[in-house]
Amino acid sequence: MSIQACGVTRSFDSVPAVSRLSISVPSGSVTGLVGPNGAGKTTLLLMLAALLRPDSGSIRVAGLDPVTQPREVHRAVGWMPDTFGTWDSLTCTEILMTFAAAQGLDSRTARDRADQMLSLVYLSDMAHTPARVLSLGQRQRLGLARALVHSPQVLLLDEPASGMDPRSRADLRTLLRDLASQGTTVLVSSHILSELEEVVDGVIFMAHGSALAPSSPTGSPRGAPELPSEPRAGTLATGPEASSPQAGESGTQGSTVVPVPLERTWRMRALNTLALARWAQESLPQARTTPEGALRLAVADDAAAARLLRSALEAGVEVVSFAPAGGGLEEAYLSLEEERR
Ligand SMILES: Nc1ncnc2c1ncn2[C@@H]1O[C@H](COP(=O)(O)OP(=O)(O)OP(=O)(O)O)[C@@H](O)[C@H]1O
Repeated sequence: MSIQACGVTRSFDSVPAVSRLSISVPSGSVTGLVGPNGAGKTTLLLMLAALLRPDSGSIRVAGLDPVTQPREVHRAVGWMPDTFGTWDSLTCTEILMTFAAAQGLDSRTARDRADQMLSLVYLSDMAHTPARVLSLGQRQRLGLARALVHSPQVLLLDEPASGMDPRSRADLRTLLRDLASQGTTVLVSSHILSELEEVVDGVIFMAHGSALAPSSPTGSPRGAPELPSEPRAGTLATGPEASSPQAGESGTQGSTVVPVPLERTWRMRALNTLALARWAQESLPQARTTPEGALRLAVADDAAAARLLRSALEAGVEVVSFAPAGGGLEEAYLSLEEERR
């Protein structure tokens, strides 16, 4: 596990921001951190990044203790805050080189990394522009470049897409998947659930300073069938040592919450809705039919989708579309909120 927190608590004066939180996040994955305003997400990320001390509990990030090894944690972690404060008179290159030098990179390597990172976030043409000129979205992209300049093992992102345009958001999603496939552990807090859904392997829900988990895989519509599938590479699961509490329960020192695997929801439409319904009844007795006569299915991975499509076609169903539906994460979040009221 790349990130582990056990019974972590942090209060501000008498207000608890994070309360006896226990989570475990595996290496080489993208995990979403989701919860309402004030749930404690930023406070948790700051503690993981060794920028805020917990009052109690223990944390390990890439095997390091942020309390006793803050310097080492800063080198292992890339941190992107929701608003990136920079030195406005410095140019983008100078800012990145300054951070790279602070991470121990020599000046030549720092210059190379600065150039690479600016290219990665499409800011090369602003390399020599002072930061004060940057727009909000460009500033966010520079913040991402800053977080990555020292090739961290763990990347912590707090609302990274806010302020970014659609193209930059799509680039960010691709980048996060690439980093995870190269072994980087990514923990990303976001309120933009539709976009988060497209990039994460699993999700940790937070409320009132604790981690919690819904009782079913995230994105799985209620009553949807458990479809046969091969385990997807990188798919997260609840380990035997780590129990996921049911909806409404808080994570406590005794129960470590792991990311809930994200099951993509797919929507199938056919020329003949009756034929589609008949096939679903025979092959997928619990499938949910939408009011328009389409089917909404929990599909674990592309291979499962291909199997379903083949099965439908072989049964003579004239499928006109079969694609990820989205909205499952938001549905899970809202139902979790509903249950907690
Ligand atoms: N420096 C601080 N001083 C006092 N209270 C704080 C401080 N930082 C956070 N808090 C409080 O701690 C709680 C958790 O805040 P936090 O910013 O971690 O939540 P969040 O989940 O990140 O919220 P959001 O989604 O709105 O960003 C809130 O009640 C907040 O008011």
